[in-house]
Amino acid sequence: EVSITKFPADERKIIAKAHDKYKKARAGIINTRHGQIHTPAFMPVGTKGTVKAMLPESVQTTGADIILGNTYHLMLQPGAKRVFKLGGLHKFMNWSKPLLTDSGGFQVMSLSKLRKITEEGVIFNSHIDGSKFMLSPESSTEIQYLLGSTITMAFDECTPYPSTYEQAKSSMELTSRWAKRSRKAFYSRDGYGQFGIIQGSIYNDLRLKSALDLIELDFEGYAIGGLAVGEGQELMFKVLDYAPDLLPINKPRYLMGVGKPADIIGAVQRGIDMFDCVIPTRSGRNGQAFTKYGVVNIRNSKYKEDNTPLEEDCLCPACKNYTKAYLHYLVKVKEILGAMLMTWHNLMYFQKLMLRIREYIAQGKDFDFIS
Ligand SMILES: CNc1nc2cc(C(N)=O)ccc2[nH]1
Ligand SMILES: [Zn+2]
Repeated sequence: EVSITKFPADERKIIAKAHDKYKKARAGIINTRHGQIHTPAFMPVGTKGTVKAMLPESVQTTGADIILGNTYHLMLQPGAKRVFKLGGLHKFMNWSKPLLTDSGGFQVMSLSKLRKITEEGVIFNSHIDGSKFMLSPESSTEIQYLLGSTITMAFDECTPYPSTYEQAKSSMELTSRWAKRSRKAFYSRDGYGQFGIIQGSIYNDLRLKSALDLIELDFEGYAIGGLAVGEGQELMFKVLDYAPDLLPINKPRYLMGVGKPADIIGAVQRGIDMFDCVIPTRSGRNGQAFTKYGVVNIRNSKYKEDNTPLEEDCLCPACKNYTKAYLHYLVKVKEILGAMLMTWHNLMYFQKLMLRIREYIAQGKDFDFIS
């Protein structure tokens, strides 16, 4: 049973005391076969069975309870059947905590070549060697089973932005039909779960219809898809002002692909529990460090003789043992250690942000200023 257990009633009263802008924010625990997930939670992205430039034990020290794996990449290489034969993704990558795998739908549309969307599923050629594959609700669900993921995502179509009402309507209806087939193909086991993904773009009646269709399938959790696809923060928040409320209050709500600290804070205030984003890892490798002083572009020449840490009170190895001058140098000369240290710091920063948000919610305190 993947369930979200709320704080005891009396603590919930504290949350109720928080300023009404925060009354939708909630902190809880998702119980799974591979351990607990403290929410609101940030999931580092481990696309090809690794959080890039990090050892799994290092990811664990940052405080992450769960990481994300990408079905599209893993099905192409090394292949789901091979990972299954080798004991599953947990064993393969030496990560024993919860794993969420996406359905592959989003990435097949953004990465593969020559794709054809049919009622059956998506036929595409691998971006690696051009070989032909099909992703469908059934094959995506089976692949995620073979990977051994703790939380399986339903196979959906991420409606592009902008879309007309008609385009969004037919895309959402396809996602609903695919959700039904994904749910039927899911092999449910104690402590494992499958999340449905609602679509409907920026149209509230379509979002409502999508939610109703998926609630009927009684998923263990629900994701809000079709956002962070170029609509901008204002429009995303406009959808989030109502969409989370369409979903069951006692089940996890996951906002896919989000986001920067300010996006996460705004989404938590609107009732979101789970996040995934490549920003801390990808931008870290690219020389951007998130700090309480704002984003530091470490490649900037002003750091070349800066003998101070990124953040004096951060406990990550980059801040404890090194200076901005050294990080500046490593990133400039493209040393692998530069990617490692910048990634480690950013993941620590994002997990600290989530920890502070969880604490503020539990104490019924406003948490607007954190970023
Ligand atoms: C980075 N933005 C983003 N939006 C997403 C939407 C989906 C979706 N399935 O609608 C999946 C991954 C996503 N990543
Ligand atoms: Zn640090």
